[in-house]
Amino acid sequence: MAKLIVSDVDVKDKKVLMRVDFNVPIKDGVVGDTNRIVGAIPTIKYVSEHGGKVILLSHLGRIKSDEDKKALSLKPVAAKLQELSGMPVKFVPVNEGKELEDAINELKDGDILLMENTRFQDIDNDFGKRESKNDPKLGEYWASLGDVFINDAFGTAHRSHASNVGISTAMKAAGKPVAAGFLMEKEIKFLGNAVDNPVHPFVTILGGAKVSDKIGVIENLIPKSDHILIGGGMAYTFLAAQGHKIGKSLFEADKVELAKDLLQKAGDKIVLPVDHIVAKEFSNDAEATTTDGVDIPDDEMALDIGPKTVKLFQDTLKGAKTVVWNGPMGAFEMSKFAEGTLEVGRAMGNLTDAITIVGGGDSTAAAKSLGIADKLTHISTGGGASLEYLEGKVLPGIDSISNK
Ligand SMILES: Nc1ncnc2c1ncn2[C@@H]1O[C@H](COP(=O)(O)OP(=O)(O)O)[C@@H](O)[C@H]1O
Ligand SMILES: O=C(OP(=O)(O)O)[C@H](O)COP(=O)(O)O
Repeated sequence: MAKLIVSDVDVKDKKVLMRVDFNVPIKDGVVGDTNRIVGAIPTIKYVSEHGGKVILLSHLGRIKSDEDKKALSLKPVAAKLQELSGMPVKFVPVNEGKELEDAINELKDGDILLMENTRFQDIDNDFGKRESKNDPKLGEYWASLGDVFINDAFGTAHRSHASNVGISTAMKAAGKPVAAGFLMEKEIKFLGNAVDNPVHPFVTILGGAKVSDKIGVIENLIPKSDHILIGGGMAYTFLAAQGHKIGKSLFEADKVELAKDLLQKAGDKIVLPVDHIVAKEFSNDAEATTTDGVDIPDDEMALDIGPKTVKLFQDTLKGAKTVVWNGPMGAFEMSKFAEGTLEVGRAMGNLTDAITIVGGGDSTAAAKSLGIADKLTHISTGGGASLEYLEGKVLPGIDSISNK
């Protein structure tokens, strides 16, 4: 069912509450990766330029103590948003009460306000985690501050919290519009089409550390994908399930039966590594060698896919029309073991006439640090959210947006 979009709603002269995901890395007050801030700017600009008063809400990190509050203020994010958008952004250091309400009442059409971290509501009160446990009274309070609610926080869509689902519920009960922002719309379009309506050949590339993180994705995508390429640490449990020697490589003993079951269900759709870059230690200083074949000596661990596997994965990707990638092919943070991730990412970037999508914090970091990010069609702003979407789950943050 198509969701109501911000451009379907009249925002002129309205107080427009907008949930964004500004949960960005901050170190010593300096904002690191800005993908999520940049991603939210089109919706913020649209509402501002169409005469709405923009009232932004976001969480940042997880708040368990007053110390956390000091480290996790959204103030540096307000400054970064102002710098990146070129529009003035007023930061309000609270998210409840007179100071906030006065600041909202003083807004003129087109103004932008960011209130303090919504998860400051998770401590120092009788309810407990008011934000993260979705205290309905908090959602009602925030909803009372606006005329329209726009949810542009895809990265938070797998959470059912007061600042996304709580506000939506209260707004709808009050007969006020709840719509998706453009970032949310884009994420649903790319990930949704890939999962529900992929242009074939559809190739899924899965990697990263653990099988257990990706079981749901494999199960959901086996019937939809033409090929599932599995690399990274998760590959070795599958190879062990096939009876191969995997040495000291990452291995989840309790997932071997499941791996066998998935291999059987997938038939020849699952493509596993045929050679590896191995080392005796998990270290960039360790000597790295390439195995001849699929078996790994007892005293070695595989930390990247080998050159034959790179070629096999590249060949399988040829002609693909939809590619979804989640998880690196090796321990790419160490330069000696980054080649497989780089080459597979490069092959994806070189595909012409294909929709190429990356989800997951580490895969996104890999795509960026390897300089291939701008060759891909879509880099999701959600890690957990994109994974749950690929698993075919209903995400509460999306579900709570009104249908057209
Ligand atoms: N062969 C391997 N052995 C050990 N660790 C690996 C291996 N391949 C990948 N990794 C590690 O997996 C981590 C990423 O896994 P994961 O969090 O599942 O990815 P994502 O965030 O993209 O979903 C990286 O830190 C990487 O170093
Ligand atoms: O960064 C987020 O998740 P992600 O790292 O899985 O993408 C979201 O903002 C959700 O944050 P949370 O996992 O603290 O609820």
